[in-house]
Amino acid sequence: MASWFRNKQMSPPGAPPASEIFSPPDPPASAIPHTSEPLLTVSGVQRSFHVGGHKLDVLKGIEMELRPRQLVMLRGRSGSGKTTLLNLIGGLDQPDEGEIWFHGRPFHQCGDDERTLIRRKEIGFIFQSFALMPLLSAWENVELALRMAGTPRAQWQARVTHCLELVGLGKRMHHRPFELSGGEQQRVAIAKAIAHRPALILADEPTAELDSQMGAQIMNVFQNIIATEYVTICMTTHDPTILEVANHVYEMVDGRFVS
Ligand SMILES: Nc1ncnc2c1ncn2[C@@H]1O[C@H](COP(=O)(O)OP(=O)(O)OP(=O)(O)O)[C@@H](O)[C@H]1O
Repeated sequence: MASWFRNKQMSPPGAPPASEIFSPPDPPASAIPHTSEPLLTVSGVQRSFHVGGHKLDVLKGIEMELRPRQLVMLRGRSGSGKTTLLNLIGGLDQPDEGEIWFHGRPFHQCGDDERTLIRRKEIGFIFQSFALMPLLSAWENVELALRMAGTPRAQWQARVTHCLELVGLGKRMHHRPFELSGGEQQRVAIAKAIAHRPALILADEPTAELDSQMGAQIMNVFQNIIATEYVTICMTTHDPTILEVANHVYEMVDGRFVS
């Protein structure tokens, strides 16, 4: 995983002080109305790594936009820079150059604490390998996400049940991961990612471990949660068969978008 970031000293006009930048949204992020304003804007982003005394330029001037309730896919060959970009969008890493604005706030300027806060409150992550706690049931895995996000305990029961029903696991809530198929485990991971009502879901190759039928089912679940939970989903993929359900596909070649 990419390293943590340096705190830059850029101050765009009208930017609020850092202490105000990432206070929890009110109303909740999922209640943000469907507008044409971008949820996230990436502008002139560059990222390099130093490996064995050499500088490896991975992202070479990325421009992109995520709008509310969109399903956006990043496509490209292995090593083209998709995961590096996803890490920047999710605040796990910081660009060397360029800006990333999330909800109109300068993500690229925030310190560790602010970015941790925004990730906990407003972003959900889904990984290729599901990343579930093996000894916990589906229900307990989703509950853990709410606990970590600081959601009041009184809301857990209803929200966990709702999220698991939404992904089609109403009858398997008390199964543990090893008692579920790969597609079902990925549904638990989706329920976990949406539980705290994030505005943005980032998914790195969410269908890579699944056969094509299960992959298609996961894309149906994504479309369903965009419609009902008002989230934006940005995902990476190698799979050409699922591209048609995207609102927009960014094709990455050698650290640049070609479409
Ligand atoms: N922290 C790091 N340090 C050094 N090199 C890195 C680091 N992170 C990524 N890279 C390099 O950057 C390049 C792009 O990697 P990245 O994981 O973003 O590609 P990708 O398009 O997601 O590939 P894949 O589809 O295989 O996951 C690769 O050459 C990788 O080795």
